[in-house]
Amino acid sequence: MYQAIILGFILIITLYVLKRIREPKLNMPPLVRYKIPIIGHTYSYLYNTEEFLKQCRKEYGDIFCLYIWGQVRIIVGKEHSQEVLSRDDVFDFSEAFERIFPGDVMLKTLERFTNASKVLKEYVLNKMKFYNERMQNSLYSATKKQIGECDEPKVIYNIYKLMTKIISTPIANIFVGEEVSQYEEIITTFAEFTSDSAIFLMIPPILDFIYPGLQNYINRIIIRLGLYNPAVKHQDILIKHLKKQICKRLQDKEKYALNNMKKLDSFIRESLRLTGFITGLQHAILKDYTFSNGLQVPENYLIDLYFDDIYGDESLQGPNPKSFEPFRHLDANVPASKVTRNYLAFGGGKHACPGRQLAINEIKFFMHNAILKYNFRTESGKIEEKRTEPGYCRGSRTPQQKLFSLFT
Ligand code: HEM
Repeated sequence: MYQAIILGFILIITLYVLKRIREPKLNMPPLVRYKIPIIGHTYSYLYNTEEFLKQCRKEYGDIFCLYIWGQVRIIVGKEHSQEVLSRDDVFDFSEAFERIFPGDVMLKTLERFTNASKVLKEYVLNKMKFYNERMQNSLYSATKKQIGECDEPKVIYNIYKLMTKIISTPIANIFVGEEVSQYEEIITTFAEFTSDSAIFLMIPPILDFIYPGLQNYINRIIIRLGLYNPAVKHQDILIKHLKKQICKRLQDKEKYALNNMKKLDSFIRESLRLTGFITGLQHAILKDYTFSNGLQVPENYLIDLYFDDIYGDESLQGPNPKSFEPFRHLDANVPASKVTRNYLAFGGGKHACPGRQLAINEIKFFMHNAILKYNFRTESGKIEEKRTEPGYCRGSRTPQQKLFSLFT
């Protein structure tokens, strides 16, 4: 027993020393001081994100390093965020995502789905006008089914579950066709796959304290050994229903002049701007890089964009940058799907989200139906206080912002 403990201890120390040896000798951004070894800034980053980062920004400038989950992470503010988004030869979002989400082992046949954007553009986005009417009808009937007529006031206890079912209906309709999406188990698959898989994003990477990436390694082993793979049951259901139907031709006809819903568009853009994430859009660094201010970041590190720095800046956002102002974007005439340097909901540069038009259209259709048909309010009738939610890289979010973040 003692031998095992001593061996384990030696292993941890060896890994820790090896990790320190591998640390590069570049002109790195300043590392924020910390008191507790190994834990570093993890606690402050998780539980006091907003204040902590504000303080770091003030003391250390636009780019600084934090020690989180056993590794140095680089935080980039408003002055250099665009550099990260525009240099896809250096900074890679998918690579960073793969390091925390074992999608390739979950869906073995998919390997690395490198041409997702091209497939999406060719088969969905270029044919949006064929889908709009279907999307509208499908959302209308799903809303009716899930919320009902509401002749009497009705309390919705689990808005997340309900919304997931509603928004999954038109997505299933578009991706697998009218007929297949009629099956309840298909809708459930579309609704539940994301939340089932999200478990891998929710588990705090505690093992990374021992060695960076160890948590992901163990997660992948769990899937490979068949102990837990959330994709399997959904895959079986899809294959069962899709065999004959997947290549159906789609109707055309446009029903709503989506582009004319300018106020709704501004409201959605404002909601996506203020989802409450303080940092995000993590990118992996593919090779050593020197920022325009001379600071250098090494290959293999992770970089996070400091959203709060961008969204809290008056010169970028206009007056009262942190307050939710639904018509903030009306005069600027920038639609919710438009990527600009002061709005990062869909990323930026070459890899900006190719599904953004589809996503915004779906939100618009849903909001249009819901606002016309229902009178929403909180159970108490009051607007709830902003709550602080500890999480990976989350800050606090208001309830209406949470509703919109369901679509993200
Ligand atoms: C409100 C909903 C959505 C939000 C907020 C969102 C956000 C994002 C963000 C931030 C990125 C990373 C961009 C970057 O690296 O700069 C991204 C990438 C991507 N998104 Fe979305 N997305 C949404 C909906 C969708 C939908 C509905 C689809 C597909 C139908 C989609 C498909 C993709 C793909 C394929 C990429 C990878 C692009 C690449 O690497 O070149 N997204 N999305």
